Amino acid sequence: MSVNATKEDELLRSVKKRNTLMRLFRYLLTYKLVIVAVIFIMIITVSISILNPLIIRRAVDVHIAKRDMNGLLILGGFTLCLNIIFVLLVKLRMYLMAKISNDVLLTIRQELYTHIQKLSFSFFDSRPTGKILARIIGDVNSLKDVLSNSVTTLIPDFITICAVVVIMLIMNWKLALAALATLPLMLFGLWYIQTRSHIRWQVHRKKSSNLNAFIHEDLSGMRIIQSFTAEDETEESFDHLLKEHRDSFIHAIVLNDGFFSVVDISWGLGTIAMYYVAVKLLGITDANVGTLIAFGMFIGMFWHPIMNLSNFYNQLITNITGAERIFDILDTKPDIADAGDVIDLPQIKGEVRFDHVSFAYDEDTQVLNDVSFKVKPGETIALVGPTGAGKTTIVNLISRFYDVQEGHIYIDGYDVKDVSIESLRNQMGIMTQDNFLFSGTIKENIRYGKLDATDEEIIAAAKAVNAHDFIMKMEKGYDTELQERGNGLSIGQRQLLAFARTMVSMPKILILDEATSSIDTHTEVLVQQGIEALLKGRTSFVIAHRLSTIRKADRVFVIDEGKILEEGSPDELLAKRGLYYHLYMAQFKNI
Ligand SMILES: Nc1ncnc2c1ncn2[C@@H]1O[C@H](COP(=O)(O)OP(=O)(O)OP(=O)(O)O)[C@@H](O)[C@H]1O
Repeated sequence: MSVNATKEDELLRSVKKRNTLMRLFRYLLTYKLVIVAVIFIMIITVSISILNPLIIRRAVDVHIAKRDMNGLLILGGFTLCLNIIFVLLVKLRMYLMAKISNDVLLTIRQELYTHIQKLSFSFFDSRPTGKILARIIGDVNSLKDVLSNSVTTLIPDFITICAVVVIMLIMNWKLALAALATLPLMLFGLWYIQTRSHIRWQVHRKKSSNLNAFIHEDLSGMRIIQSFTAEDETEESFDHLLKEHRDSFIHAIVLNDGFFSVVDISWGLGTIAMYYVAVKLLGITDANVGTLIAFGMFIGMFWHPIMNLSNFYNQLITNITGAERIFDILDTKPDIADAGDVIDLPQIKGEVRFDHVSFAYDEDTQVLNDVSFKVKPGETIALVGPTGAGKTTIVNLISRFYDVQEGHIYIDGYDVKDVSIESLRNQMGIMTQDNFLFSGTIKENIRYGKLDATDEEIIAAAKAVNAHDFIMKMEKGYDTELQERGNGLSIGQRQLLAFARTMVSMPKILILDEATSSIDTHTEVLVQQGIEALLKGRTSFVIAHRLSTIRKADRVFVIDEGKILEEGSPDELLAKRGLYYHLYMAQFKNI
């Protein structure tokens, strides 16, 4: 059962913002050399921009005051060259930073994807796919500006502020102090806003995630929605989620906009204070016009980076939740993982033994109770029983998609926990009811069962399960492109392709959840023959829905309420007139 349903907000572990930031910026360290180059470029560009007011001061106080036109022209030419270099360097810096930040996003996405592939079924049980997608796509994207601005804004603006403050203090410390007097006001304002803003952005990201999950689920289930004419209801749910998404954004952005007002007010008041002091100083002492113009420019050069920094801080607060959500997944340990000292399962014969196995998906409900059985290599076991009895659970445990809480499962005498998961699953063929096919060619889909299979092996597998003929009737045969999930193929054809995919992997143990959907008689015969081909020579567990499969099974396990109630050959069980007999009579008496 999903603990994190589509419309519910996700739960996140709480982590310190500082830790998240440090971890995020650690990704940048891989690009140390480029960052040093970027910083070097920035030192030059910042120096050029700091020179400009000083050049103007010189132009006004020296050349214009002395009417020295030649000197003014030379100064103008020099300034022009300087600023052309400035523009070129800024372009180069932007290119380098765009490259680094995109490379970091790529790395994070790759790490996330690789990690998610290792996570256990329980992780996917508890999260709608749309929410996982939201983290890989949306949350990672949200980090782009934070990463690039962290170097391009944080460093040059910080250098600019320090340099401007030092120059202003040297030029006239009284004017400087007057201009900076409102700094504490700004710091207090920013602190006040950020403490409240972060939570609001967390809520907004969760609402985005809900919306994403809903859209994903809605699109995947569109056929069902349309067949049950449930469009109005889903639209209502969509509108509701959309409204929550919008409201949470407005709630957060309203507070965020305060960032700029706080800086603007502090900037304005600081400028007034500076001119107030300047006018008084001008009246009495040494401040001349050039100094005042330069000071006016410096004040802009001081507050502008402060505005940039607050903007960056604002971005950080807005998007840090994206990083928190990404690291939340990266820190999720797979429930099912190889223990330190596992061995590779050698080539098996296919004996399966359950030894007093008990299992529950969560603390509340016990699903399997003390189940024990032994299956010989090559035996076909049909699992039958009412819905929810625990049949799928038994087969999921054999492939170790979940770990048992009590007891042991042995394959050829090896406890499944003592062997590597890869070597275990490599010798199993698992066919669920959902014969999931990927977009790609038929050949590629079959090759999924064994990645190094030759074309001959693929064709042999397809022939063995009766898929070859229908494939050859298609326009491009094995090279026919399939649509997503195999749309465009009939249900029977999809089943046959899934059989071929399993066949090519030549598993020693086969797990087959037989599809219940009815198909036309001709395909049904092909499918039955396909199943028989698959079962031949391997230990098989079939969650059986076809009478023919049950009849051909060596033994039938009748499962109910997490226990094996009856066990024996189909004929023995019929003769016993127990639960199997009743199930049989209810399901198959008319066949
Ligand atoms: N991922 C899960 N998380 C929590 N509970 C689960 C999960 N999967 C199954 N269950 C519960 O475990 C019990 C056994 O389910 P299981 O799927 O094994 O039954 P089944 O016999 O295969 O049923 P069916 O024939 O309907 O597929 C059910 O009560 C089900 O609700």
